[in-house]
Amino acid sequence: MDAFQDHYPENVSHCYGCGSKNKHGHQIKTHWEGDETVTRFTPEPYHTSVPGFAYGGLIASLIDCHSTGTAAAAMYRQEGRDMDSLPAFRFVTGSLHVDFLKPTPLGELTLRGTVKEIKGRKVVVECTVFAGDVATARGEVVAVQMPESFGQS
Ligand SMILES: CCCCCCCCCC(=O)SCCNC(=O)CCNC(=O)[C@H](O)C(C)(C)COP(=O)(O)OP(=O)(O)OC[C@H]1O[C@@H](n2cnc3c(N)ncnc32)[C@H](O)[C@@H]1OP(=O)(O)O
Repeated sequence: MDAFQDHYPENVSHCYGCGSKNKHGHQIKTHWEGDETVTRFTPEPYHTSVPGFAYGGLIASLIDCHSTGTAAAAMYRQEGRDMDSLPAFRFVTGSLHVDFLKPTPLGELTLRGTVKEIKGRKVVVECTVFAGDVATARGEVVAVQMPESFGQS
């Protein structure tokens, strides 16, 4: 299935969380299921915190990139445009809040995102991490359209 991240151009495909060109990264793949966005990801044994459970920083980075991808997809969807069309919507993280609700076991995880708000250059995304039917973490991300000046001081 076509993922949001498959539409990122090469020059922004090096992100540790979602870049398809980053061989050391998570390379997450996110798609729509109705009005929700979904990412499935199975942590590796080296993503351990307490034996048998996933490291919180991993969970946070999955929520982060799931949500920035969701923000971009939501803006294209709002405008009725294909993700390859121009002008491009590229989002970075303004803020990332994560609540760890329960220990997250090492095993397949499903992230489900919903768009809470679209306002100007900002998209607020809520994302829940599930291990099976159990919600183990919940995040809220404020994603902001990347300014042209990004990376310049
Ligand atoms: C395909 C391309 C993407 C591929 C990469 C994916 C990225 C993966 C996720 C990441 O890890 S990104 C890396 C971590 N993030 C950064 O390095 C971002 C560093 N910060 C910035 O560059 C700027 O601070 C930022 C672009 C986030 C905001 O600066 P702006 O000058 O563009 O924001 P502006 O002041 O115009 O505010 C626009 C809206 O965003 C809101 N906003 C900005 N920063 C915020 C913040 N930190 N927290 C909450 N809201 C924030 C702000 O309140 C406002 O909302 P309202 O319109 O409702 O007033």
